[in-house]
Amino acid sequence: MNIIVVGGTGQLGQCLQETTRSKKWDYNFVFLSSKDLNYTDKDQTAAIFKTYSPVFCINCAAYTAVDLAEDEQEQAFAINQYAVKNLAEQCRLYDTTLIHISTDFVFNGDYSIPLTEELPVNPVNVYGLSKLKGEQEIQGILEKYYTIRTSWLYSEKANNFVKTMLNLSKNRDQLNVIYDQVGTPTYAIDLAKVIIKIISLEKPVYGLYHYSNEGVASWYDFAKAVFEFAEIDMKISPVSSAAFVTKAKRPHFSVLDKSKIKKALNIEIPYWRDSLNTCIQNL
Ligand SMILES: NC(=O)C1=CN([C@@H]2O[C@H](COP(=O)(O)OP(=O)(O)OC[C@H]3O[C@@H](n4cnc5c(N)ncnc54)[C@H](OP(=O)(O)O)[C@@H]3O)[C@@H](O)[C@H]2O)C=CC1
Ligand SMILES: Cc1cn([C@H]2C[C@H](O)[C@@H](COP(=O)(O)OP(=O)(O)O[C@H]3O[C@@H](C)C(=O)[C@@H](O)[C@H]3O)O2)c(=O)[nH]c1=O
Repeated sequence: MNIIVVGGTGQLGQCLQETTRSKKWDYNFVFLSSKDLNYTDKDQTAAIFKTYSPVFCINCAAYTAVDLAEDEQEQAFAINQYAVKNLAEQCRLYDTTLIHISTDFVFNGDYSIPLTEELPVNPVNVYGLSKLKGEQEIQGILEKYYTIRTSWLYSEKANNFVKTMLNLSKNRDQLNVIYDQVGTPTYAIDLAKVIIKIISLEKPVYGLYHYSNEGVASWYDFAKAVFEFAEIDMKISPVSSAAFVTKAKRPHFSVLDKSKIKKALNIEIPYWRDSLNTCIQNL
């Protein structure tokens, strides 16, 4: 029984590799880099499904460069929408369950209560819109799918906000960080464990879910905690989104409500500061 992991060498893909390594599985995990499978290519995608006839396809691949996406719209949609459609079509053909990852950036940030799966979406940037289109392709093609919206992923692997902060601190003695964008950081290892929980379920609970760590933070709070746990003396100044201009607009509020996934999987979710501390101690 094969499980293919598309984007298997990205941040979440590497965290899944680490999480699955410690145990013997009835499944054979196949971690595919973008060189093994460029899933924008229909023929390549079909060939991979023909080779493995997977029981699960875990899609950790995406176009994730939020600012660059504003200039590279075609590429963002090719990867986050049309390639996802390719995957979903192959999943339907092979009766494969698709586990797909989406983002808090499908919301516009205008709500001020934790966001449930039922709330209307309205992305404010190209990345968010392309990810939303990907979600909708899946919903239109498949019944056996899990789409997990998550937020502010970080880990010991690849590039992320935690690593950016630590790298910047090597050459700077002061950083400006936005305080008026509020969400929840998510340790990618915690998300990988949730994906493992899903593939281990005896009875499937398909559908759309929200998952992040527990609690609420601004990027400023997140940065402060990074330096606190890393024991680095760094001056961080809180700035508004208006003062820290980026190419892509980002939602002011994207705290996800996790009630549905907690109930469906019967899980407790770690508090974001506890997981961040674990990650920093591992770096
Ligand atoms: N990072 C974050 O903060 C958040 C991420 N998400 C979502 O979580 C998921 C995982 O993100 P994360 O691990 O951080 O992302 P990364 O950017 O670390 O990894 C993305 C992976 O996708 C691969 N990829 C890109 N294009 C293709 C392609 N055409 N064919 C095959 N593989 C491709 C990349 O391969 P290569 O490097 O070789 O190009 C890379 O390995 C994504 O769906 C993302 O949208 C959701 C919320 C927050
Ligand atoms: C580097 C830096 C960023 N920021 C701000 C900009 C931005 O609003 C916020 C985060 O910046 P980044 O570019 O690191 O992260 P960003 O790419 O916006 O992160 C997003 O990635 C995509 C893939 C998602 O799906 C989202 O959930 C979210 O994690 O921090 C500062 O305020 N100061 C800084 O020095």
